[in-house]
Amino acid sequence: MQIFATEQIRAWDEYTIRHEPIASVDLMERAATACYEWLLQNNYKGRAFTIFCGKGNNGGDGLVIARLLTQSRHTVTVYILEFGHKGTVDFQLNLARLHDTTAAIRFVSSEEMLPSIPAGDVVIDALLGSGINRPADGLTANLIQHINNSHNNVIAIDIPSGLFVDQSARGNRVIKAHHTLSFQCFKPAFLMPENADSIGEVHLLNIGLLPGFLSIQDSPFLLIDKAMAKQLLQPRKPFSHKGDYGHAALIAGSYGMMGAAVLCARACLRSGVGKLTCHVPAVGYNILQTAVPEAMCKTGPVNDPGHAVQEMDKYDTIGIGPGLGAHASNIKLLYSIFEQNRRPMVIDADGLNAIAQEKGLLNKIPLGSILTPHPKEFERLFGKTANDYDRIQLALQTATDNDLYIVLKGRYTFIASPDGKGYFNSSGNPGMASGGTGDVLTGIITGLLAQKYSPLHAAIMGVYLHGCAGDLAAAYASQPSLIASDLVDFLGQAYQSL
Ligand SMILES: NC(=O)C1=CN([C@@H]2O[C@H](COP(=O)(O)OP(=O)(O)OC[C@H]3O[C@@H](n4cnc5c(N)ncnc54)[C@H](O)[C@@H]3O)[C@@H](O)[C@H]2O)[C@H](O)CC1
Ligand SMILES: [K+]
Repeated sequence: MQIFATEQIRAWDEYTIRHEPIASVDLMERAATACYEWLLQNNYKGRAFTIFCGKGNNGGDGLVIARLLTQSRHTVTVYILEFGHKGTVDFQLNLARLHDTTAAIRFVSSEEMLPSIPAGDVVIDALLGSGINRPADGLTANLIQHINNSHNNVIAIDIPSGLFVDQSARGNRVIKAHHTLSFQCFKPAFLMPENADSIGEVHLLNIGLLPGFLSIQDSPFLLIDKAMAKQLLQPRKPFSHKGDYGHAALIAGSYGMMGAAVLCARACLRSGVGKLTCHVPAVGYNILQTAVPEAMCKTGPVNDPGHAVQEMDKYDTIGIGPGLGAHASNIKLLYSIFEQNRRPMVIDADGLNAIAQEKGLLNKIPLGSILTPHPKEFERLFGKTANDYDRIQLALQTATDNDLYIVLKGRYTFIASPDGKGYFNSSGNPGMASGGTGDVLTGIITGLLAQKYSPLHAAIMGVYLHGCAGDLAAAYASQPSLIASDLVDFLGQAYQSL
């Protein structure tokens, strides 16, 4: 599914108005009715509402919600923020319609008029929507602060007021919503960690924008969902043997961190790889052979803490990093591997930290390889950015310049592809924020690469299956109790769900 910027959202709106056809005020009615129905279906029936409206179409949505609530016998007070103009056509039309109901309508035109909000009221924020074109300031900013200070339950319509759809609003005054009811598709703002405190829980409501628009629109960002993963799935062939599913190598583990190697290896096997050889230090031999009997194991001499890495060109792909530990020898290790094997590989954790220390390694990485940093590792590798949007742009630029795929891990893991496209993963949950889950991801992606998924498809499929396994595990037990091993255990069901 595409993720649209402001202009594209507006264009989709207009496309629907023209081709359905539907009057824009009727589309507003449909959008607001979807919000109204959401409120009724989510335990807000019978509550009292304070609704704040701007004079754009976001405010228009607020007025329609106010009318529908009033007509169904809810107590509604509407505050309209005065901008010194009459408002959009659809706003004015709906203001006239609201005057025919019993809703209380007040105007806020100065600081003194900021209302006290009754404690039990549900606040609807319809001040500014996707039409915002500058930071909220003056009275608007003060009203936003006033609402944030109220401790009421706040529900934002389309987007919390003050937030930009597709650029950073860091440092700006923004509504802190508990729920955001948005229309049809994800907006980039909802996917950025810096907006977590503003957006609350996002609910996408279908307002019937015509799907025909999607086929004529290209978008720099796509959402990875079940439909996309399903399309990429490579079925097993009836007469196949293990040789058809690739031979992967994992270079992982160190004293005290053999668990990372075990998790990574188990995940790699569950991803469907034909054969797996784990290169671990001698100290990890018994651990690996006992915990993962399906994998072969190579070590250096006893008492050598390093990894034996000869003949690495015989593998279809290599995953390196989980549990490697921060050793100075990692730099030499990476040079050696990059020299021996020029096929796309997966680099994670201390593999990435070694590259951050020795920048000369960056242009030695085999083209098409996949780097899986979390935000801190990304920062060590490529530097700090002012906000999440800049970080995404930096990831895309770096991916393009170096012909690499960057999998920036987070709630909505972002894949930067060297062709300039970006992919946000939709699966997963906060239960996965615990030790070892990254090792599992490295194992899955390495396994998929070995099975001849292209690097882009391995990354997309890998992050989706990983998140999906997390969702299934959390549904089975709970988010807090989720541990990395659960992801491996639920990987089979994640495949099954496609
Ligand atoms: N398909 C849909 O997504 C639908 C969306 N709808 C709603 O319409 C708004 C967008 O409406 P628009 O009139 O374009 O913009 P806003 O309501 O966000 O109003 C902005 C308004 O105010 C001015 N302005 C911009 N920035 C500021 C600022 N910082 N301070 C003060 N004023 C500002 C600007 O000039 C505009 O005039 C969308 O979010 C949905 O809620 C429809 O209901 C139909 C379907
Ligand atoms: K809003």
